[in-house]
Amino acid sequence: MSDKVPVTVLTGYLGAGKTTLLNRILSEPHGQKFAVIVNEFGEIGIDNDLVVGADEEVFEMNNGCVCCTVRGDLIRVIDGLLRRKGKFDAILIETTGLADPAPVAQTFFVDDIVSAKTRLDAVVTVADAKWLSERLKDAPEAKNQIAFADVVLLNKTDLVTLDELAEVEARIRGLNPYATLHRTQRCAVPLDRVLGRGAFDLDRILSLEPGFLEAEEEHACDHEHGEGCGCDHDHAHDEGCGCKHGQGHDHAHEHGHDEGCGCKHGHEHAHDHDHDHAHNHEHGEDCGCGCSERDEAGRIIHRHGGLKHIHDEEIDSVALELEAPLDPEKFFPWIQNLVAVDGPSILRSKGILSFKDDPDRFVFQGVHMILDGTHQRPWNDGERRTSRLVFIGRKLDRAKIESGFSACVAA
Ligand SMILES: Nc1nc2c(ncn2[C@@H]2O[C@H](COP(=O)(O)OP(=O)(O)OP(=O)(O)O)[C@@H](O)[C@H]2O)c(=O)[nH]1
Repeated sequence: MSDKVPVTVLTGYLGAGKTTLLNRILSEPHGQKFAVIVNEFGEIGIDNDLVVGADEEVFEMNNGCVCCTVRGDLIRVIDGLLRRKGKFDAILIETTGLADPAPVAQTFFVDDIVSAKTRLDAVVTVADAKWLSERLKDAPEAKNQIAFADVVLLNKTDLVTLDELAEVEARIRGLNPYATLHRTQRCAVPLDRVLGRGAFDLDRILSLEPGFLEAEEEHACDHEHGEGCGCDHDHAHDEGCGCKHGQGHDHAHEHGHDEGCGCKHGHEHAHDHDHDHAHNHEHGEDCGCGCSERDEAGRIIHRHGGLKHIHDEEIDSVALELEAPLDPEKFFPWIQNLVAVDGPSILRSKGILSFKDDPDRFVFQGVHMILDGTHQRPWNDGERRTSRLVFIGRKLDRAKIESGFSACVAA
């Protein structure tokens, strides 16, 4: 056991403070070397650029949700890391705010190579004291993240009253009485409360998810893809999968499967051997995986490989990039107005911005209508100076956001 590499999964809903915690872990003088895997929702990676740490290697996985479409990628990244064992002491995985931690955790038990060399130390869930109660009403992922936690950081205590804090803590306790809970601001917590916990409790998880240890069956790839997938792996494709979405095969595909499935539903249509879906559904339709059971809100309950799993299929993202420098006098009033008006549907916004005549990269962050921003560091010589902005939410008006952002270009 002891020579297995410990893995800590950092989860929590959009904007709760996962990157803040990751940066805190990386910045403290712990004497350890971490390999960091960051998975985010949205077409362009922002989080990767927000992770501090000179020495750490950060592996970015932006092609889908780590709990679903990119789990095969996760296995591949970890496998690659393990081959270079000795260069790091532990692995940290930051999941997207929309990930269900169960399939991520399951990877450390059911994948042979990964389970032989790593051990899941703890699932650490960051909870946003201000917004969690709301999200528990409408976001199935938020609930699972709490239920699955070994450690909960009830973060952003500065944004709520003591009564509100007590209420949200009671909700967390209602969902998970077992996790250790710490109230935090900016995720300030002694590191030994989140690392080296040996806290992941398989028995408890099996009582929550009886199918947790069930590996998925060999798939027969019975979708209608005519051509071969081109990989030389001996999975049970009687005809090759031909899909562009290699993330679901649980094999080290070398072929050019580098884009996610393109849909932003994150639903569970690609669990390893379970990718017998057509992947060509329109947004809003079900994923064609054959799962038809629905919860009380009408969402599809996916059951693959023993795990039950629900995703909020209405969540979408808009990613924008502009080459021309921005005018701060235009950008800030625009964004403030946008989140004031559309804040309830914009769950999360973040970006790295290039302002005219400003030598620094500006990092912009929003959670609903709460905005934050800092000068991060000077733009490096030769670095591409563009402004990237991502919005994640429900029923986003892409055209309106796009034209508003374009109008922020400096004269
Ligand atoms: N007021 C307040 N803001 C916080 C606290 N912790 C984090 N934030 C801010 O909340 C915003 C989101 O923090 P992140 O750490 O990026 O959240 P995240 O969970 O990584 O976000 P996603 O990866 O997009 O889901 C940032 O603007 C942070 O500075 C806190 O304790 N109090």
